[in-house]
Amino acid sequence: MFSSMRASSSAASMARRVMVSSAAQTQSCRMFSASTIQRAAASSTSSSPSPKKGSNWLTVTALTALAATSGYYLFSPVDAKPVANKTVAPSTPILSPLKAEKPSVPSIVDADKKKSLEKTTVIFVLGGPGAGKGTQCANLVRDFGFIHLSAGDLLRAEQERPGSQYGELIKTYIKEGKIVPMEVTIALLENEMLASGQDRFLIDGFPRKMDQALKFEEAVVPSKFTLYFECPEEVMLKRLMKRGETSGRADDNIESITKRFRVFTQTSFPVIEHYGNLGKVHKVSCVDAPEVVYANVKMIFNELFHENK
Ligand SMILES: Nc1ncnc2c1ncn2[C@@H]1O[C@H](COP(=O)(O)OP(=O)(O)O)[C@@H](O)[C@H]1O
Ligand SMILES: O=c1ccn([C@@H]2O[C@H](COP(=O)(O)OP(=O)(O)O)[C@@H](O)[C@H]2O)c(=O)[nH]1
Repeated sequence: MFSSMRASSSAASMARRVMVSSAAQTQSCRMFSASTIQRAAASSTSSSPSPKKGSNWLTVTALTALAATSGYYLFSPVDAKPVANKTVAPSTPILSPLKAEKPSVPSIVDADKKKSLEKTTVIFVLGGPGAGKGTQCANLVRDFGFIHLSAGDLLRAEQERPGSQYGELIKTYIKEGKIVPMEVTIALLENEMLASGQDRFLIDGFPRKMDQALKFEEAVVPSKFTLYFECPEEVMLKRLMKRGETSGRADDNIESITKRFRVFTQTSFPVIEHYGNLGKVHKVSCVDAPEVVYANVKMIFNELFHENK
């Protein structure tokens, strides 16, 4: 069941989110490893026959599955052979690195990666578009020393990165309010976690879909709990329209917002329900002023982390 906290008054002044997460600025590199792709295939083809480990078929299936979800082919078009409106995978498909020009994240094997994230605390910060997730994360960074990783910020940074193979794909998905294929988002998040060398993360705006939640917890690290910011649509709409006056975001307009609300209700809310059923959700109402909301958030964190800030 959700646990909720009651409002208490606080006069703490509230800083608007001005901080761009270190994550979004960091230039790091990662290739999708064959195992990542195989895991992706395994998860996206659950009704298919069980894959044989290490088979080339699996890699090709993974690429095809990813391409089918995204509408894009992620392997080099030079290597691909278009046949009657389909693309046949090359025998050795190559995924484009997310950040080709500056490989600052060492390529390490999955076991080492898992080990290095073993003691990591991950808190998912979820809520509808414009609920105030980023605003409250900035407070938690200041008071509790978390690293704030906004999945949306990371995707927008990747979209802008010159030479990104995923730029156009991300742009289309964001404008349409759709959820970018999880392999891209998980790779970006994992890169930033490893590159930061830190062990406390607020993952804001992710997971937005059940398969993302399961995959992240299996492949990266289980979450400690979910902080859920509850907010009625009409309040979020007002905030987003206001934010749209200055944000420059391609999705802060009424058409995209309407689509994002639908995706949140139909696809993302079930993730919150899932964690709620596991007793892993702290729900906070986001309707009041930012400092009132934060007073409630802070109570939760003080209790859980035994720190009185
Ligand atoms: N409690 C609040 N009351 C009024 N406005 C808020 C509140 N929290 C955030 N905002 C404003 O609403 C907009 C959306 O907040 P933001 O933190 O960007 O939301 P999200 O990260 O959930 O999309 C921003 O312009 C922000 O300044
Ligand atoms: O894990 C994620 C997070 C974000 N997005 C995309 O990025 C957009 C903006 O997300 P963000 O969290 O930045 O903004 P919010 O909608 O919460 O204000 C979403 O609508 C999605 O299109 C995504 O595909 N996967």
